[in-house]
Amino acid sequence: MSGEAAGGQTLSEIAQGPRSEAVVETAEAGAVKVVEKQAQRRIFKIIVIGDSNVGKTCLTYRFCLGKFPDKTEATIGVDFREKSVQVDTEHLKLQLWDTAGQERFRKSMVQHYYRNVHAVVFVYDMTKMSSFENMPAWIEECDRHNLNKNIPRILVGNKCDVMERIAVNTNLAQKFADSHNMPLFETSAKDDGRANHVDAIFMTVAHKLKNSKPMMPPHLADFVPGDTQRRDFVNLRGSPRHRGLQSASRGEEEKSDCPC
Ligand SMILES: Nc1nc2c(ncn2[C@@H]2O[C@H](COP(=O)(O)OP(=O)(O)OP(=O)(O)O)[C@@H](O)[C@H]2O)c(=O)[nH]1
Repeated sequence: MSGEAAGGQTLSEIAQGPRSEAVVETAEAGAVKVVEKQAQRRIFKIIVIGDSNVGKTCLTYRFCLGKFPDKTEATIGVDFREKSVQVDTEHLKLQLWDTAGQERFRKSMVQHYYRNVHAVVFVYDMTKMSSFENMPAWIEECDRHNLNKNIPRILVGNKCDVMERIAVNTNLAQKFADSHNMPLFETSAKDDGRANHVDAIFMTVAHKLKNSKPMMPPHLADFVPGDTQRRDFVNLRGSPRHRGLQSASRGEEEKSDCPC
């Protein structure tokens, strides 16, 4: 989905890194000592990939903003959302990269998608067999970009609300998921009754990530936002690298969105 960013940002603004927090501590003598302490919230980059139109934007929007978007357009390059979650006693920051499914809108960004990735969510449309059949090609694309094989990977079948048009059988999807050592979720970004389910998908990822050690070093991370308290959504099209790119209407979709 494109075009509803909360203001375009430059890459340098986004890359400022985490804010410092002032922490007040009581010293032994009763004096108050102010300690400048860097916030140490771990940041995890999760990429969401799959064919165009499968609902990647709607799923990330649902998770980060708690609702189904009123209107969607094909993603150009990448849309970027984030949410802080608590797992046990730790607060983690999940950075969701909602990538473009259409090949022509991926070209310029593809190398950024796969840099410093901590988890991958593969999405297909349960009402469209071809989007499921393209899953091996998306996995191959990850392999081609040398994604660590040990990072959490999750398979999501979306649009299960359209019951009368389900084309991808659960058993088939489960076999595929098992053969790639991934958990399978079937869900709907649209159905309000399944909002908790969408949360559960990303919280499963968060739990898996909590037990992994990486903290994304701000100087290495692409596009780490400086102030995330007031920003759920950052659109990179406002950045210098993306100037000139316009949103696309769904009618302009290419026939093939497979990355192979
Ligand atoms: N019925 C139903 N429609 C959905 C669901 N999720 C998304 N859609 C619709 O599917 C279409 C595509 O959704 P997007 O989220 O923009 O798809 P995308 O995968 O991000 O597409 P690209 O940006 O082109 O890669 C839109 O018309 C959505 O309204 C769902 O769970 N159920």
